[in-house]
Amino acid sequence: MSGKPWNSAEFEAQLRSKGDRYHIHHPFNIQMREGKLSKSQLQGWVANRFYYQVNIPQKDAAIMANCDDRETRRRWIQRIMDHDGFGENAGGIEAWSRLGEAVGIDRDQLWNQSLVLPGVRFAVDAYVNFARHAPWQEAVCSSLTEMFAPEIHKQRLANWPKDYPWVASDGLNYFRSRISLAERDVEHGLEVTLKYFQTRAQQERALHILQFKLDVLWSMSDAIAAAYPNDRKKAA
Ligand SMILES: O=C(O)c1cc(C(=O)O)c2c(n1)C(=O)C(=O)c1cc(C(=O)O)[nH]c1-2
Repeated sequence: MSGKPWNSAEFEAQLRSKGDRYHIHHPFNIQMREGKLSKSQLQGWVANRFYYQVNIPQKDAAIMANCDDRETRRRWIQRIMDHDGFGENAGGIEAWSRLGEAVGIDRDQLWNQSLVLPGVRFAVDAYVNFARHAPWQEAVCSSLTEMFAPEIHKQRLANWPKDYPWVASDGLNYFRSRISLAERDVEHGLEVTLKYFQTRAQQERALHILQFKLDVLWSMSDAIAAAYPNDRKKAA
């Protein structure tokens, strides 16, 4: 496949247009947004997403390990600290585990990953493996689903207090913290991607990589939706 390369603005627009395949449009997320999930469904989602959270810093460490550019590593390392925490900052994984407590999951059960579904494990592992084996710039490109994440975090912050009032408000701190961090991450991820993928064929490869990552997230939602059917009692 060939053709004229897209200029930077066109290429970025092509990447952003992939947002219509984001898991924000997955039926499970639509139910979540509409306040239709039962407590056990919400718990199932939180427990399974935890596996994604704990793997993100390993994914980022894999990118660092493959990256021969010191300037990139100096910025990328911040992502690992965001999730693992440093000093007084407990970090994103801990914040997610507080969300687990807020939805009523036993801490041991969350941390021992006994609730993680095979399909979720398979999808997340595929993402980490991609980062281990692909050129680091391709792995950076695969993180760009974060372009679409602030919107999904904002949805949860807007809707959960009214739809799921039984979830303690400090459980939502993870979502609060991620909005600005995701925006910062995307700025860097786009910088790398727009520079690295130059020819039209390379740019189209970038779109395929982004689609792979969208599929990772979609598959996680598929697995969770199948394992946790709606068991919410209908209002009389
Ligand atoms: O809640 C979400 O829907 C969602 C999605 C994504 C994403 O789009 O990959 C991330 C996150 N959250 C997130 O919290 C996060 O830290 C994160 C890191 C990355 C990444 O690929 O490096 N994606 C995401």
